[in-house]
Amino acid sequence: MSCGRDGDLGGPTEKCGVVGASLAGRDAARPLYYSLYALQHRGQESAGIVTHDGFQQHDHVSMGLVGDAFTEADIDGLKGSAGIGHVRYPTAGSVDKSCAQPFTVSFKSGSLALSHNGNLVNSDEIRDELAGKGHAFTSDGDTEVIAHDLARNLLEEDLVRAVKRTMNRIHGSYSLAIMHDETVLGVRDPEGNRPLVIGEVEDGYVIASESSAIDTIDGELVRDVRPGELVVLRPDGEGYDTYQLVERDRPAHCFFEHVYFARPDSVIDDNLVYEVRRELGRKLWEESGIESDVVMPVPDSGRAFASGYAEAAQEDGSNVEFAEGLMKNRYVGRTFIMPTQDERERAVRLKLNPIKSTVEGRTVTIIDDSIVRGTTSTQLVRLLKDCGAEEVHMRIGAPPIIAPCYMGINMATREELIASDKSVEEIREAISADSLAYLSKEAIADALSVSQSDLCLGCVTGEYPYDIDDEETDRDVTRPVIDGASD
Ligand SMILES: O=P(O)(O)OC[C@H]1O[C@H](OP(=O)(O)OP(=O)(O)O)[C@H](O)[C@@H]1O
Ligand SMILES: NC(=O)CC[C@H](N)C(=O)O
Ligand SMILES: [Mg+2]
Repeated sequence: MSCGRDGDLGGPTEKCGVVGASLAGRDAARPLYYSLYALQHRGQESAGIVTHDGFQQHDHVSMGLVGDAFTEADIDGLKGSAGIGHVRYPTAGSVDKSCAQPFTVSFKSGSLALSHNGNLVNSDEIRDELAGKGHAFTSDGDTEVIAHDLARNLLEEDLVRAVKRTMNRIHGSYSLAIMHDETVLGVRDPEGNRPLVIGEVEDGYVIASESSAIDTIDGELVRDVRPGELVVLRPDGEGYDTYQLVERDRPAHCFFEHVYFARPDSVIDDNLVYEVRRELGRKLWEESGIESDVVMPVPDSGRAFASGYAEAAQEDGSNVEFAEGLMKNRYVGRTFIMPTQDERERAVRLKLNPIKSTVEGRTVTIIDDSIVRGTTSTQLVRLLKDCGAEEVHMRIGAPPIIAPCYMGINMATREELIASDKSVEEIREAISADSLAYLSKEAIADALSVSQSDLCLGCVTGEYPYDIDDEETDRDVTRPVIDGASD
């Protein structure tokens, strides 16, 4: 099901970003465009906006980065005060325009546009069932399946009941921005696996994957959309209505949003990501701090961890210096596509360069958020030693990643994950570090002030909150009944 991407740089790559807006008396396209810009880190494959002017839909969906996907004329052509948008990193379906979003469907009861962040684990079953009823699909992804299912339900039900029916059929992670005619909706999956927030702007309301997208358009964060909740933005920006459509005993928030994916300036489920990362850095010092001359982050996402780690070390009386000793080439993105391991290694070299004077003749601790394939850490340890570091210690702000993600994060396959079959000591040896330590699951739950059972820790435990063929599930999961859908 997962399309994977042969040869990405190696790190856990991004997930999609969704936005929606319902405004009074001005076109929604420009604020949507700026909010997509703010969510660019979540997906770089394609970008799109669909608006509605009260009479008809307008859309522009293109491959590439937000800044390249739209011209001024494209934005001006997107008329209407309601709209939704999307930036994609593929996790299911082809890596081409056929899967670029928002998806649009025209049907008897009106028009529908849909943006999705997440990954369904039962889309094939629903696709087959709908295809048997005559639905013609134009893509091989999971998102179009949601759009068709909802369009079908809208033929028989009102909007809220139709959404509920679809939520009872689809299984997996999904944060959705939907537009039915000119009504914009936000939906978060019952486990709250992917983030979604509501924001208020001067003349209306917005929904977005992350609050930083709301900040960018001078809006105020109202709150997170609750797991299993539907939010309906009233046309013309006059507030919103909410419906708790599906209840679960406990959520399964993705901890990796906080560790790596989300922007540090975003607030997710009431936690400012920057503060969570700093706290994780402090806990890393408490759990496995080591004396060294200098501590430095692996940019970008290691930064907040390293500042927390160094602060906790200094409070404990350590003389460790905090330095930004690794410079990152800002023009090399997170998803630098490289077909071979050799090229991936060169890509890391292209991306990161040490400042020799900060490491020469010194003992160095480098802090990163995660090790996936081990490409970055292997390269960095070698580079730092080549620059004259006496010792290189590595500290990681997450537990070892031992299993794939099925919920919308395009990590590597199990075989590629360096921790899938190696102990921490074996990994230390493989990356040639003088010492290596990871953070515990307990520390992650503590920093987020939740219990471990409220998190999706599938990639670090191999036990998933969803029923995935050939994988263990860590809870009772009732799979949706596909035939004869019911409320
Ligand atoms: O073990 P690996 O397979 O090398 O993957 C791990 C690295 O990938 C990620 O960084 P990435 O370069 O994707 O993004 P960042 O610059 O935002 O940290 C992550 O932060 C690690 O640095
Ligand atoms: N990264 C995502 O959230 C991907 C959404 C959807 N599964 C797709 O591949 O288009
Ligand atoms: Mg990194």
